[in-house]
Amino acid sequence: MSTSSILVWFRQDLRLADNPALDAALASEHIIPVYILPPEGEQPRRDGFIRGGASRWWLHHSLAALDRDLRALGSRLIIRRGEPTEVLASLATESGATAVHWNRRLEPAGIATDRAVKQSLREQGLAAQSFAGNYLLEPWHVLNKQGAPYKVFTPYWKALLAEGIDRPVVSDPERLPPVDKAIEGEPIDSLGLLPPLDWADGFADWWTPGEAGAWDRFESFLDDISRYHETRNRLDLDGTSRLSPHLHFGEISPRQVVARVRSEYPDALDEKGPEHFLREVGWREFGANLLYHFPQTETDNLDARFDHLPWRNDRDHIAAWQRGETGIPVVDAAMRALWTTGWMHNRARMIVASFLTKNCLVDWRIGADWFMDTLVDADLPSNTAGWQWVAGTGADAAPYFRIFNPVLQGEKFDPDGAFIRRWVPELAELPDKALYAPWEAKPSTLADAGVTLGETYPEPIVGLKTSRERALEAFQQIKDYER
Ligand SMILES: Cc1cc2nc3c(=O)[nH]c(=O)nc-3n(C[C@H](O)[C@H](O)[C@H](O)COP(=O)(O)OP(=O)(O)OC[C@H]3O[C@@H](n4cnc5c(N)ncnc54)[C@H](O)[C@@H]3O)c2cc1C
Repeated sequence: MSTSSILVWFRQDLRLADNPALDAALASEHIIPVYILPPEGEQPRRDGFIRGGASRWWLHHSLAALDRDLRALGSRLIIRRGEPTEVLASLATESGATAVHWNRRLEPAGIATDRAVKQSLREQGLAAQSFAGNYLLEPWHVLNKQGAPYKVFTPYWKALLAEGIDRPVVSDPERLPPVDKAIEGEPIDSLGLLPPLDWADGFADWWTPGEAGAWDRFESFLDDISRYHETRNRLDLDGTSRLSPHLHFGEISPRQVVARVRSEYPDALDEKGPEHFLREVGWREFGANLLYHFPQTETDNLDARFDHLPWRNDRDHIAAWQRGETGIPVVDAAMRALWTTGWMHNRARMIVASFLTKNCLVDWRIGADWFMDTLVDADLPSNTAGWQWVAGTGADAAPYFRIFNPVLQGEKFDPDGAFIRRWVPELAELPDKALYAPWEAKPSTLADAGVTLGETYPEPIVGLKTSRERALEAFQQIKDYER
């Protein structure tokens, strides 16, 4: 064992197992685990965006869980606020540490922070070492034959498979050295991460942030993974893993996810459920690949023709969408579920994003910002890729003219109406036939169910047919511009 002292800087890797930065420090006599909350949060931001309320709620509880886990092994988490370069330098002086380890972040702002920290620490004579901990493979390892990045998922996924998705997982430490009493941090409560209002109180019914919570969820999902390909699109079923916030905060790593699936299903890539699930984990990698190679897509349309699209950005439409009062039941159910639980099903994300960007002609960036603020899994690469994909402005995008019909989507993916009835209870008494498009129902059907459109439930804010045509016309106007 070396007598040196190492700072392990936790970032979006709030776990002890399969943590390469921590693992590489284990030979050292002193390890100081540290989390730094920068002045505006470390979250990559667009024009002043800071980590949203739902995400801050998660971070609070995840840090508490990490601290508990560290204490169980004899250590503790030192939390400080400030610029990472300054905090790390002063902690190194206080503790006599000679090195700093961390796992890399790959979003534009994360990369900029990494570079600045590395340079500054090295100038001060400290060893600064970063590790790959958040993805199966970092984006510079997956390039086409010409050495260029992929813009389309399927060839990307094939290339990732060819490189190999089974990556080594490092085991968790059994004990950790204690942190010197003289080194103090801030209490988690003082960070002010919990929202002042009680709107997030219900989140705890849905989520258990932290490494143990991640594994509990994953293990129970594994019982159903063989049916994932059949259930993953159903809004009314618990057919997906809900691992996204845990993966975003790094409470579980994608390498662990793949390894655990493989331990249960050695031929996972030949079995429908497991294969489909691993492919979705591949989409997370793909999102990171896109944002890394095309960092401008955080704010800009990847397809430049859309710079000319006449977005309407009607404030009333935006507010109705955010509140789940658009008058389109499946959209409203999804938006209200988001507000209450901090999460939305992938199919629902596609439906509400299509409705906002196409039927309402609202700029995808407005929707993306709302998601970043309200999702517990708010993740810049996945969110940006998801919005650009649905809006038709991005790489491998759904063609612009493919506009989801939310009525048909509801009928198909919520066939018994359980999802809508749960989140839009004022429509619960409607028969299935009227549930997805109440504005088409007979007045007597509405009356029998206690529904008065415009009073107990809104009239649709846009006509689906006319708004669809308007979106297609808007696209006609831009289609000849240069991409
Ligand atoms: C408009 C839009 C915005 C989105 N914003 C986010 C976001 O901010 N954060 C986020 O994590 N995901 C985002 N997604 C992707 C996807 O909707 C969620 O990852 C998924 O719904 C999470 O649920 P799950 O964990 O049950 O997924 P599962 O179906 O169980 O999939 C397993 C894991 O694979 C990854 N994954 C699955 N689908 C996708 C996808 N389409 N793109 C990228 N990764 C995927 C996630 O990490 C997920 O946890 C967005 C998708 C769209 C269409």
